[in-house]
Amino acid sequence: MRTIDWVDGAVEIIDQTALPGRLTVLRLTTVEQLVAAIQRLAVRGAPALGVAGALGVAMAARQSTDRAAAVRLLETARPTAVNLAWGARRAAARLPEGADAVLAEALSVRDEEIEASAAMATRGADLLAELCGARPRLLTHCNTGALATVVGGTALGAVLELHRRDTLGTVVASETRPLLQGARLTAWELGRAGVTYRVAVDGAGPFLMARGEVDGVVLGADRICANGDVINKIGSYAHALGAHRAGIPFVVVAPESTVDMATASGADVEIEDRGADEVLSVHRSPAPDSRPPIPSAGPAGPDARSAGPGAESAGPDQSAGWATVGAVNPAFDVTPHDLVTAIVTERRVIRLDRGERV
Ligand SMILES: CSC[C@@H](O)[C@@H](O)C(=O)COP(=O)(O)O
Repeated sequence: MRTIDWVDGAVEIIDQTALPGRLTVLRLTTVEQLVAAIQRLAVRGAPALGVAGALGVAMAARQSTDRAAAVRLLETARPTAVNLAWGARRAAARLPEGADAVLAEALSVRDEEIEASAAMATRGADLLAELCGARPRLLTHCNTGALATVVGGTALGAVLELHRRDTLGTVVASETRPLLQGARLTAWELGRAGVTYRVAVDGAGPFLMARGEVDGVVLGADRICANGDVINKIGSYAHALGAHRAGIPFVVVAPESTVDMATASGADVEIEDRGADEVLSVHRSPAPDSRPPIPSAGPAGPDARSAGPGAESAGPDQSAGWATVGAVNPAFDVTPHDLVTAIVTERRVIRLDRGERV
């Protein structure tokens, strides 16, 4: 099953807000529907966003709509993962040739993404085996599996390849507050693959490393800058600091489409801020099939207020005063290049620890 695909003239996605409770496919027939799905993270993860951007332009090319406006909407739906604008622009470059050419380009983006995932799994697994020893105990953050790509995955693809080789130790899936991509999505993927894993709160990662329970950190990227700085899900930087202190490898697996040579360093990247609500609540997972996905940002399931006035008894009718509670919610952070051991793409391994350049 593909996370995102072109099916009979529309874009179909697995609705990631409904997981792990329900596996639901959404059929999106307009650019506006696709943009809304991107913004509420029904489809997410940098490579999948690249495919979404390209397929969205293919959809616009076939409809009587303002195509330039549609491309702009798609490019800017989320600001941080470079793949989204990259995919939209790549398909948009074929607009003068007509809708069939645009669709062909978008399908190439999808197919190249599938091939890239397979190549990254092999290269990534080889490198992890070399750097982290036999049967490595790995920590990963956010979700970088099939759900973040089309099939396969980036960092999690490499972890799953080690599992297929029967050379994987164990996996710690870092929870990934506030939207729980690790606890909800990575755990779901690892469980389906039969991998032994443990979920840990984000703050536990560096301590588990210090305690000698992790042989290496492997995660993905939303953008890799020209100087090697890595932009990824908030919490990645803390894991990089922990890995550095513990003296274990910090490996980034991402496709070439995530490498952004036009951006000099992490300081130049717009970091998406997703607002206070996601931070000021704690998500409770729904029972399987218990309720339909909610249309707002973030995972489906009842949220409980966790801070501020009335939190101890909060419910929908207890919300007075919440407007005064502050929160800051950067969705991504910057791991400086000197904390990165290596970057693995479908074409190369860049050993930043040995002074190699992106
Ligand atoms: C292979 S996906 C790499 C990154 O896109 C992933 O780690 C991540 O940060 C995703 O963030 P998200 O906000 O869920 O789209």
